[in-house]
Amino acid sequence: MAKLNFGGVEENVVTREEFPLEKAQEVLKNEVVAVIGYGVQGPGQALNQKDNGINVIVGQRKNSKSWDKAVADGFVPGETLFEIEEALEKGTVICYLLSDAAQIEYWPKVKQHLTPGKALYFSHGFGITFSERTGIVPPADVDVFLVAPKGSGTSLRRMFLQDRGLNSSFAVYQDATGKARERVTALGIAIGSGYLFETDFKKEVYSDLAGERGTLMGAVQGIFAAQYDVLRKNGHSPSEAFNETVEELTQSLMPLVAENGMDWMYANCSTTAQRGALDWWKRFRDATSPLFEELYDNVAKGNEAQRSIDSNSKPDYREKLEAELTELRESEMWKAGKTVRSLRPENN
Ligand SMILES: NC(=O)c1ccc[n+]([C@@H]2O[C@H](COP(=O)([O-])OP(=O)(O)OC[C@H]3O[C@@H](n4cnc5c(N)ncnc54)[C@H](O)[C@@H]3O)[C@@H](O)[C@H]2O)c1
Ligand SMILES: CC(C)(O)[C@@H](O)C(=O)O
Ligand SMILES: [Mg+2]
Ligand SMILES: [Mg+2]
Repeated sequence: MAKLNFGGVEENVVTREEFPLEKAQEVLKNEVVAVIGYGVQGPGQALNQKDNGINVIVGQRKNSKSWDKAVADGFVPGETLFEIEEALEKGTVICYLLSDAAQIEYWPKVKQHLTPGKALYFSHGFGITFSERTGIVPPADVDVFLVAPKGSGTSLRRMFLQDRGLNSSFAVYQDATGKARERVTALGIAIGSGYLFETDFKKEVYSDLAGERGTLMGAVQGIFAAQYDVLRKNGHSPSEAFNETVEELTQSLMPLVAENGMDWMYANCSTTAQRGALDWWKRFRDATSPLFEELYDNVAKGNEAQRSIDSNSKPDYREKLEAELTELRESEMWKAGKTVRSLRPENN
């Protein structure tokens, strides 16, 4: 494992150079990897493993959209696609990729099939860290670990097809066979991770829940909405407000940040913009810090996990979710965005 320096702090990282795909294939050659659930991560991880020559099967409820999607993606009923229980029975590695709430409901069935020596794989530290709320407590004679891609399953698949790799966190919670580390590393490489960063279950879930509620998803929509509204109230047109709030960020400036960092993006803007951004960023930091503190505290107390369990376990959670997503989609800002996107030359 390589020790790399991150801004002055040394951390353990598994690189593809030290753990190439051939090694992953060798480690997994006698395993049946059962991907349980075919939602967002399921397809990305199952297809990448299949293309990487791993013996992978999918477990999914029959008569569901996800079953049909698995068939359309090339999984064959009775050969590589099974009802959940059958896949649990056949798998030696159980990749538990149902939604975090559904994992609670299916846990008794999963547990029943966790015979000694099998491995239980998660892509989130949720079920184990909040075990008092989820009831997920694995038997002592199975390996338990996680590989958590730091991005959407859609990106995991897309980047794999572009010969790129999404970074993932990995952690071992329980090493019953003495081979947990080797198994989890092989799986991390097989699902198409770029680099594997070591963490533990609790740190993974705390940072992940904070990040997605914060800058990655919640906060970003919040500041977009706030700026857009102020521009609109001051007489700017929807297209002007959208371009100056979202389109320029995603199309022009964030790709520069991704390539070379914030200072480089700043350096490629006018001195006028630089002056203003350098003056204002700390005020935005100071204004939002208390909210981030509150968010982290809520995560650490288990409140965010409980809220997610409560709302996503309801039978009508999909309809409720769809109604909230529709509200976003139908907002003036995102309707303006739809028109702006249609004007991108590559979309014509
Ligand atoms: N979505 C992502 O890109 C992403 C990224 C990193 C980690 N994760 C983690 O990966 C795991 C899977 O997440 P996901 O977003 O792919 O899940 P998802 O919400 O897409 O659901 C996955 C599957 O669960 C099935 N499911 C939902 N409710 C069910 C129920 N009551 N009974 C049976 N099946 C049910 C769905 O049909 C679907 O096939 C979670 O632990 C999540 O936190 C997800
Ligand atoms: C893709 C995300 C936000 O990183 C993941 O954490 C999720 O829960 O979907
Ligand atoms: Mg998450
Ligand atoms: Mg995440």
